[in-house]
Amino acid sequence: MDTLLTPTAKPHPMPADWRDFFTLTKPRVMTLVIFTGICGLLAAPGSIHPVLGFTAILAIAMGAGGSAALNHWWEMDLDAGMKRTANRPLPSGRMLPKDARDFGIFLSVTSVGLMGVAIGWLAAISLAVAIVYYAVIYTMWLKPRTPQNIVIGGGSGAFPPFIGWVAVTGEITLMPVLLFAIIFMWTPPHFWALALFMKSDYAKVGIPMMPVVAGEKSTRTQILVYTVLLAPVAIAPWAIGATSWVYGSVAVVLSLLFLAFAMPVGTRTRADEDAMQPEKTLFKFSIYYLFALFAALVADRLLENNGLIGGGMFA
Ligand code: HEM
Ligand SMILES: CC(C)=CCC/C(C)=C/CC/C(C)=C/COP(=O)(O)OP(=O)(O)O
Repeated sequence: MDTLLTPTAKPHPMPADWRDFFTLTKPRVMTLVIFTGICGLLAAPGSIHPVLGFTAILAIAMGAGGSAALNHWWEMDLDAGMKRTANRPLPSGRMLPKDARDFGIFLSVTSVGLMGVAIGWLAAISLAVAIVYYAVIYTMWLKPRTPQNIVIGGGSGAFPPFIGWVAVTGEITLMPVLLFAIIFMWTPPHFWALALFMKSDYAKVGIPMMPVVAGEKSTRTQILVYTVLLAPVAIAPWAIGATSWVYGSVAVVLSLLFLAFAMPVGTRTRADEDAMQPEKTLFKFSIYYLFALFAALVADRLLENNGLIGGGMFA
């Protein structure tokens, strides 16, 4: 806080408090990031001491929060130009940019150190890659340059269940890669649904999001394509015998529902921004979908562990 009083700093009428630092970590988005991380950890074969399990999740949360803070720092000027983001701690002037940057670096570095020392260096390296992927590759490099930003950049958010799994097993096998692939394929329909009804915001600040650059029709078609591609990936853990029919049937039902919600979005050519109910519904559903799918994975594991259902590959 004292930095606000240095002679070079501009006066700030509303100094940052802990709530602003918390906001930097994008807590609402991070609930799902942390949830999928916990699910990766709980669904993995073998066990981890609860204290170590908690530490691994704490490290994932710190890393995700730290990279989100760096995203706030880097995008301060962009955020100032969009209605959705203009009141964030930096564009609103409640926080000094360097405080956000230092907070982001501190959380990121500490998270990797904690993961390495407490859990293992494979999980720590994976976490470091996820942080660099979000803060540098996606935020600084891809996002301002290409409409494929979130297709490639989606890899950053796909890491948490992978890291959770690797924290338990200490090795990279097919299942954590599949969990990564599920979120990777899920990200385009998740984000482009929102980008359609936020198109004018992105256009205003010159971010080349798909609906701005390729147009609505192409974005809608691509939402459908990724939703169709997501289905076999989501069902794959059951198809390869790594889970039982419990996860399998939930995955099939959720995939059909996702398709049902994507269909009205994918098949219309364009709509005014104030008539985007199907897009808003799809965006909301995408979030419930991922919560439910990963919850089913854990439920499946717990049922198998307790001998209530016949085993998958790792039972
Ligand atoms: C490059 C990939 C992604 C992009 C560009 C993206 C973009 C967004 C944006 C712009 C919002 C609106 C947030 C706001 O207004 O503050 C949002 C909401 C959300 N995203 Fe994503 N997202 C991505 C990946 C993910 C991932 C990987 C997850 C979790 C696994 C996730 C979970 C959520 C959740 C839970 C919300 C709702 C937050 C709320 O309730 O306000 N997103 N996303
Ligand atoms: C463990 C670890 C490091 C996880 C990565 C965290 C993560 C969920 C990355 C996904 C990217 C994300 C939340 C993008 C939001 O888009 P944006 O940043 O473009 O959104 P904005 O316009 O709201 O700033």
